[in-house]
Amino acid sequence: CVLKLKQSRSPLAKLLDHLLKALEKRDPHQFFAWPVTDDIAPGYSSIITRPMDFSTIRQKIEENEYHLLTDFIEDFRLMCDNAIRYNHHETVYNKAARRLLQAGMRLLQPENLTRGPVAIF
Ligand SMILES: COc1ccc(OC)c(-c2cc(C(C)=O)n3cccnc23)c1
Repeated sequence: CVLKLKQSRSPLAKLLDHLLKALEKRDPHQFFAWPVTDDIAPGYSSIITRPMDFSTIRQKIEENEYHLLTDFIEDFRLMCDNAIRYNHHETVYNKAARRLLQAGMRLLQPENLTRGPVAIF
C-alpha cells in the first residue's frame, strides 16, 4: 500500500475549511451538500454546464486547488447561481439558494472576516 503522507494544511486551506463549515450550517436541508443528479433534477446536466456543491468545494480545498479566497467565493456563487437558474423562482431550491447566497456574501465580506468572535485576518 502507498502511505499518503499527511501534508500540513496551508493557512488558506484552514481558512477555507472554517468558512465552508460556516456556509454549510446555512444549508440545513443539505440541498447543496452533494452534486445534483439528473435523476432528482430532470435535464440538469444539459442546463447546468458547471455544476458545483459543498462536497466538491471540500475536495478542492483538500487538494489545494484554491489559491485565492476569491477562487473559493467564485465556486460558492456558482453553486448558488446554478440553483437560482435551474429552479423556478418559487421553488424551495431557488428560495434556499437566494437565502444561502445572501448569508454567504454577508459572511465573506472583508469587514466581517476581520471582526466577530473569530477574527480571521
Ligand atoms: C429533496 O432532497 C434533496 C436531496 C438532495 C438534493 O441535491 C443534492 C436535492 C436537490 C438540490 C437541488 C438544487 C440545489 O438545485 N435540487 C433541484 C431539484 C430537485 N432536487 C434538488 C434535494
